[in-house]
Amino acid sequence: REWTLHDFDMGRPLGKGKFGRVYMVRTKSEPKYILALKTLYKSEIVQSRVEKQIRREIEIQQNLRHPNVLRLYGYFHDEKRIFLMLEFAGKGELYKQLSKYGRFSERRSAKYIYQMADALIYLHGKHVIHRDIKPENLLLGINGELKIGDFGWSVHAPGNRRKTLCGTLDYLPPEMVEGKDHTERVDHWALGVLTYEFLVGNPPFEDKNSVNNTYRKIAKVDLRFPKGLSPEVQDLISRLLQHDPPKRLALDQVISHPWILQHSKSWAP
Ligand SMILES: O=C(Cc1cc(-c2ccc3c(-c4nc5ccccc5[nH]4)n[nH]c3c2)n[nH]1)Nc1cccc(F)c1
Repeated sequence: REWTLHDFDMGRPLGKGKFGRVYMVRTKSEPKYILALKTLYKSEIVQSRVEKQIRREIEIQQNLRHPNVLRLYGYFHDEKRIFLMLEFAGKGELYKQLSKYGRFSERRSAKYIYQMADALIYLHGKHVIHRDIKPENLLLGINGELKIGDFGWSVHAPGNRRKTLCGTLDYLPPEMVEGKDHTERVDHWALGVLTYEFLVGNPPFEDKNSVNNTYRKIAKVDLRFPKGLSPEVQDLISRLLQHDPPKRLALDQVISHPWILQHSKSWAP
């Protein structure tokens, strides 16, 4: 079915993603669906020479079906723009909650990390490496469930594309900092960084004043825990933030880790 802009009533802007804006929209015809319509400007895509990446992102995301992965229902274009029909996430961007509260409780963090690990088991099962896991790429569904919202840097394993170091380095694993080949184990490392950031409020190797020092701390795995983190979660984070990719905890070990299990009893069924 060919969609056009005329099929939708336009709602409010939801945010400024890369290469364009995202609007809350509703289909005019029954059943009335609420969506997040992302507009990408063809001129900008051509200028930034990311056409192949966008095509890959559409290709990858269109074939994914998982409760913790944001759906791409379809897309269409006019002469100037490409429109992506993305799932509307009822509770918005996770990083806004993280900056509002400063940090999350162990119970809330454990639920998110369980959902993240479950989504990664699914993605890796389809040989998709995410490569850009960080709070800014995560959304929250209407029941507070986590949704991976961005596949801008996903590749089909094994990945060896140069990742131009735009954005934060905080989530880069040693092998990418050292420019080596990387596997889906980069996502295991990022899951460890994400767990730490949810609980502490900043990523483990962050150095606001020096990018080089962040690199050094990543390569050395210079990991320090503040007081107040349970021994169980320190164990999980340490097993994910292993310098050698094969030594990192497997994802099925993450979802059955004592720290996850002890908190999963208190999640809504
Ligand atoms: O660009 C993105 C990722 C992306 C997702 C979004 C996005 C942003 C916000 C929302 C929201 C949303 N819900 C809200 C509720 C309250 C407040 C704000 C909200 N934003 N739902 N779904 C979204 C989706 N922006 N950018 N995907 C993409 C790009 C190119 C090709 C492709 F296949 C996918």
